[in-house]
Amino acid sequence: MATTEDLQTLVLTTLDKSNTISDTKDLTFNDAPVDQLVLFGALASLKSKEMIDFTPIECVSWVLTEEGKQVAKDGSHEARVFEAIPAGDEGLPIAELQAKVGPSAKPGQGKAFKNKWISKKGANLVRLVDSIVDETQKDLKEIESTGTLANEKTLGELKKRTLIDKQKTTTYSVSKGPDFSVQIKKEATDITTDMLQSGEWKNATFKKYNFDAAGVPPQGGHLHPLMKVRQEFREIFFEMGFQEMPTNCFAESSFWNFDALFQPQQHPARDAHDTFFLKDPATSDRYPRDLMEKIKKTHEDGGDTGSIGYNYVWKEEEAQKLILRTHTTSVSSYMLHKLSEETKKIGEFRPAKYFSIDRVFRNESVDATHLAEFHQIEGVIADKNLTLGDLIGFMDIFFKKMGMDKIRFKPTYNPYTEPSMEIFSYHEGLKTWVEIGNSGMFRPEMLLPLGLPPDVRVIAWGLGLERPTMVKYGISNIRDLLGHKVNIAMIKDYPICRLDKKMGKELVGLSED
Ligand SMILES: N[C@@H](Cc1ccccc1)C(=O)O
Repeated sequence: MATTEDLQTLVLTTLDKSNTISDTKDLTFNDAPVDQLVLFGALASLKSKEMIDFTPIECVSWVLTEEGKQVAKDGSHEARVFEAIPAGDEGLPIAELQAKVGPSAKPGQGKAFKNKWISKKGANLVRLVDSIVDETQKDLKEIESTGTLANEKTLGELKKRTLIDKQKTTTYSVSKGPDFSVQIKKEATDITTDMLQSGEWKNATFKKYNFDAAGVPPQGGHLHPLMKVRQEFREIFFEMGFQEMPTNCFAESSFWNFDALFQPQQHPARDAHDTFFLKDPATSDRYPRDLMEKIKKTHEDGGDTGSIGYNYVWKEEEAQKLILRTHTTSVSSYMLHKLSEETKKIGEFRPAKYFSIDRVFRNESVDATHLAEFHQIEGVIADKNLTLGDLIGFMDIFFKKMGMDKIRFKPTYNPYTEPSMEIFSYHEGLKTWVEIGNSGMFRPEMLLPLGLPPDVRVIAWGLGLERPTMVKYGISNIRDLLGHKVNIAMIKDYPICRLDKKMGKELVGLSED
């Protein structure tokens, strides 16, 4: 096949000889017609250098269909039917026609009757004429070589019989341009340092600016899908009057992550199998001493909370251990302590609504739906006299905003909440209830040492960010979304997403845990 360069040379030498090319359909390269699509590229490039000018010629021609080609070769169905019937009065029993001419029997018979070539005699078909001329075959052969027929009506009929089809082609008429030459000159696109130094720029021919060309798309930053979905959730929280908690520090002391949450020091979650411990630095004591004393007492015997505690000896070394936070509830405990300090300072308790969406870490084995790090969405409401009914009612509203309208709760256990409830949503497709989050009312053993007034109740809940994101972007393996195996290009390619009504129904579709 001719390359663009071949065709450019062909066009230029042809123009050199004859000034114009009236229709490029007549151009040949190595005795074969040229591909008009490749030719267009060659012409456009020559035109941009003003070496030539060209205008398109739209042309409609006819081509044979597969069946049409068969007829052009072997004769029409009607001619084959005619040939199958022997001359003479006897003719051919109708029942035998199919066996003799195959699929041509049915269309051929009708046409041969219409042409008055044959007729019926009893159960037989007989010839009415001695010989026939197969016009259909002749017409098709002509169309095959010239692309058309003089008789429009016949063209219509052949098209109806699906023997031919229309084809649109574009060819070109070409003339010389103001800068015509048989040689294609090299055009520089930029002035380079070398050209300036050598003085070559003075004689160089520069490529013309093409003001119509689309520019190179500017490179910009791209938000990761998780960050786009996070923004959607942030907007839900903001419109409900929540304040965002500062969660930018991944390393946390066990104190805020576990102890302040009334999680006993021998709790299995504090094991290296579940938690990443930091080596250097390995400890931190950045927590108030008086608060630590109160928490220690509460763990040991309940302190002033009315609880009997866990009845063990609480050790500060455990609380000091630095870890990668296992949940964002560590930040909630810190924020509630700050809220109580604020309450003392202004002498008045002000209700608070906090949320955070950020990364947490768990030393788990990794599979298609689990990673050792993921994002938690967490909400906390502190107010006087809140009840479990408030938590349930609030959950209903919150999840409805995410498109989940059938919500149910199941009692569960968390060291820091009582009562605690797993949240389930009904999945229309799976016809079952699927777990979507965890929630509860923070225990007095957690809130009282933090210094909150005794009539303040705190309701809180948490859910993952990865699952809604995977649903939204149709990602089935979490490792395609987050971690070192992520294809960076996908971050660029994914569109902006919007949570929508349908989301909730799909959201609960991925298997949990
Ligand atoms: N911290 C819990 C979620 C939760 C938050 C607040 C209250 C109750 C539960 C978790 O990691 O799953």
